Amino acid sequence: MKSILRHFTPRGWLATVGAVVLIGVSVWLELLMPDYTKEITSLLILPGSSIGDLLWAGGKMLLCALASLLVSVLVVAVTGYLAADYSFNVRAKLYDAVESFSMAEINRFSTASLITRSTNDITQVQTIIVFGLMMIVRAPLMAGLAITKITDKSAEWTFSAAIAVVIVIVVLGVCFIFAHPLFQRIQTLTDNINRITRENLTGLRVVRAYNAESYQKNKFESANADITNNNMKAHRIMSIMMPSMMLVMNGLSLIVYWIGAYLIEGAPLAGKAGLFLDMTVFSQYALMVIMAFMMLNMIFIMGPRSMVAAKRINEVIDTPSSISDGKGVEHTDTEGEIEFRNVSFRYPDASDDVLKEISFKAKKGETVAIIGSTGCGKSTLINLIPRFYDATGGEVLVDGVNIREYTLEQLHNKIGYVPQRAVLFAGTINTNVAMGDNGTAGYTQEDVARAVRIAQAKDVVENYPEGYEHPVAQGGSNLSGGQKQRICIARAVCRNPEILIFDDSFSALDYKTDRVLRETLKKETAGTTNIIVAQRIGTIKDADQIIVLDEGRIAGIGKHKDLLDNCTIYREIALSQLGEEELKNV
Ligand SMILES: Nc1ncnc2c1ncn2[C@@H]1O[C@H](COP(=O)(O)OP(=O)(O)OP(=O)(O)O)[C@@H](O)[C@H]1O
Repeated sequence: MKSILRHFTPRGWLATVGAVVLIGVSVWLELLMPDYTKEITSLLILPGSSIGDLLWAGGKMLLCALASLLVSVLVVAVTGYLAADYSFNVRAKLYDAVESFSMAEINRFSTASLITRSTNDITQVQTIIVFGLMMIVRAPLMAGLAITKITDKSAEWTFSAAIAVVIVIVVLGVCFIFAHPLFQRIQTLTDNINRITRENLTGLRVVRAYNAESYQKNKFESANADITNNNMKAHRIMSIMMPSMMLVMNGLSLIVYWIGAYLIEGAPLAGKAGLFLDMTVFSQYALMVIMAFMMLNMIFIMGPRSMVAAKRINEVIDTPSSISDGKGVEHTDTEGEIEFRNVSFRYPDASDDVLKEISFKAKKGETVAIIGSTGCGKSTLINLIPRFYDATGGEVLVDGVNIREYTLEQLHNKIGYVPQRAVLFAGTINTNVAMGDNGTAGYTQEDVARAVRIAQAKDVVENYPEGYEHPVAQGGSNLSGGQKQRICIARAVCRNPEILIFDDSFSALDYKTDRVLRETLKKETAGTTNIIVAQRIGTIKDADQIIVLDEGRIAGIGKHKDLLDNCTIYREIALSQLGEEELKNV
């Protein structure tokens, strides 16, 4: 419960107080009804009452019923407001938490689970707020007040009502014990089905091209069957509840009347009418007590699932990012300088370091290229510069200062990063290039045009009638691979950063564009330090320093010609791409 209440805003608390008061009024009004029934019945069976008395009593009962209806409507409105306020608040907190996460936390939770937690789980908790509050306040209040109304009646009646309550509690307890673990599993199974659906949709082309539909379908069907079986088992258990409650309710009525019959039969004539009235009122109040427990039944059905959902939401909100802001750096003596000092890195839960004792320095305006076989750690190395992950050993310095000392905003303002897989957002060319901010006054149309020109994307933009306002679909799906890559490069250049990082970002470009782009970059962003991960020797051969990575270690560092002479791995890579003759000429 605490896991839900902690996200209530002051407005939410006010609504809660309002709802509790209204629920109290509604219960009080409902509990008046049996008294009115008693009054009307006594007017009917006792001699000397007029039709006016009957109408007056009936009118009061009708008014009470109408007031109860009005209050019930208000209760629903207030709890609805409360639930909406809770969702708004929690959704914002979840969004902020996920935004602050480093890649380690994103990988730990998985994207599919984060989406389920931000949508489905919130809806679960929202439901329990609306119904739960009503039930939690109403049920004990109604049960408590109704019990006070019946305890002064016959001991036999009270005893039979008490037994009925015990039966109800036992049935509810047994159902809860068996159903709770099943409800707990539902959320994990929902994550699973979301993950498979998501994977299938994003990889649709591969699935079709490889005739893997049945393989994917089997995976989906197995996940679907899992969640369905789990739900069916849970609901089978819960299905026992309602009939059991009805049986107890009807059985109790029967017993109350049966005991009543005996009591009335043995009572003196003058007391028979009073006993009959007591019996009608008692049976109504006793049923209210059972009804109150039936309401609790609802909480037993929805509660466990919502509690699991609330826990999963809090898990995300309470997870601190493993990457935290530094205290900030006022001034640096240099600009655009990157240094790795004996850096090593191990992914969370991995058994071995991916990077080992990496040391190099890139000075302002230099181009440092990183090459090596697949999986040797190139992307991991450059991911340490913007602090997507923190080095687990050694230190990374930018402009002579350990990157952990900068605030993340300061650090990112110095960097323009182009990822390995082009990432574009729904919007226009303009919104994709002039994205975010770099700590200056913002980007002008000239900045965007210059970046697009340097990234060799001018012809792409000019081909569209809307130019820079050309719409970009989600994920850039209406652009070719090379076009997307160039827009991503333009986005990094537009920041006018001290350091540009290219993670194999030229691979989708043809050789000519690759060459022209690098030349233009060199000319137009002369003071910018470039870190380039690449597979092609042609892309990196002019770099000031080339770092050859092998299984996470530096196998060679130097210029193209030196490495050809001194580094076997580099020579092998170069030979595999260019051949002996070509190599002599480069
Ligand atoms: N999130 C992760 N968790 C655990 N291990 C990872 C993670 N990402 C990458 N690795 C492992 O780290 C190693 C280096 O990966 P990295 O992506 O840096 O290689 P790379 O040299 O850039 O490869 P490529 O040229 O194919 O892009 C690989 O063995 C990979 O399996």
